[in-house]
Amino acid sequence: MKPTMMSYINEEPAALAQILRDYPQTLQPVDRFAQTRAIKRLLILATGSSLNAALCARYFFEQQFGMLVEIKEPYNFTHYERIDPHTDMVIAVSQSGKSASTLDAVRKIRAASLPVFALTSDPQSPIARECDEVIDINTGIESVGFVTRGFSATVLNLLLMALTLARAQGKTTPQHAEVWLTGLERLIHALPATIAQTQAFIQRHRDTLRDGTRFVAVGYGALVGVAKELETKFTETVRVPSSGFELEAYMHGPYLEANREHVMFFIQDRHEPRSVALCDYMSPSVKNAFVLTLEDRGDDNTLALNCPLDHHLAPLLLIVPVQMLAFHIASLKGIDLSVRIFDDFDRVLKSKI
Ligand SMILES: O=P(O)(O)OC[C@H]1O[C@](O)(CO)[C@@H](O)[C@@H]1O
Repeated sequence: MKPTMMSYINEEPAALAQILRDYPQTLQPVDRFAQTRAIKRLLILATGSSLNAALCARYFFEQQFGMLVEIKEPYNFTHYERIDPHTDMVIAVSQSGKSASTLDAVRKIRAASLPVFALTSDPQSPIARECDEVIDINTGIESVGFVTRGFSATVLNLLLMALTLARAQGKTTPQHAEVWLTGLERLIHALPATIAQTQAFIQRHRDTLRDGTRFVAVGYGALVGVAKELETKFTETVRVPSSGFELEAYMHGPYLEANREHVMFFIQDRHEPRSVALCDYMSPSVKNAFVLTLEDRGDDNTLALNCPLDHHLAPLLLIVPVQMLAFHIASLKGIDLSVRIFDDFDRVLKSKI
């Protein structure tokens, strides 16, 4: 049988466990690089899901280890922006290794003689071949274009890159690094239960989800990456207007479009008063306001995963309901994701090589 998004979601526990086991080898080039120079400023070039993955990992570099991270859309970077000469390291993230805009941005970086790493599922891809170093995401290529396993694997690799850079530069102790690794192991063990809980949640709310005509996700901090990935994934699969917002940004205009058709998702790792207040305020005005949280309880509209984690690790668990919702709502709406649409898009627009 052909794999589906759900096949890849089910593979996430094994895939992430393998990345965690292998990272001292796979990230050796990062370790070596950081032994030779100080890494204070990083630039991540990525688009679509790969950019959303970078949003999930960015604050781990910044808050935990004091490394500043800029994330840029490659097209604008290539055509309109200047390179910050203080950039110490560039990471081009592309799961396929074939996004044309990311490749052009890599060429601009190389022309400026800055070191650039590729983070990709395909070490033989065009982007990999043009970078100074290649980090294999270490999950293989997904045959379903609406990536799920690859998204989570990218986030985990970026978190482990931060840890590797920090360790190489004495910004963390081996004991402290061990605490993070233990947290990651715990998270990976929680994935099968998260999949089962999400399945039950979707079953419980299937009518509301099936009938939704507008989906809005709201996150904060690293969870903005999860909200943005909901936007990307729902747009690709559910194919009705879907958006992901940063919590405070939602309060500056976007709330004004809310109506009884809207299905909202509040993504929370803990009791975040601002997010709770917004959810309480919006609930009476929309079709449904759901909460996806790591906490252990909530009302019928809450998917409580009961797995407390540090904020920086939370996206890896909270992305699972988002990925499953995208797959199941598409199927509830009768969309056959195995049927390709806009089949000639990449050929005509040359967005992928
Ligand atoms: O990570 P990549 O392979 O550069 O892809 C970026 C984006 O392009 C797409 O493959 C669409 O072309 C998206 O699904 C994906 O998020």
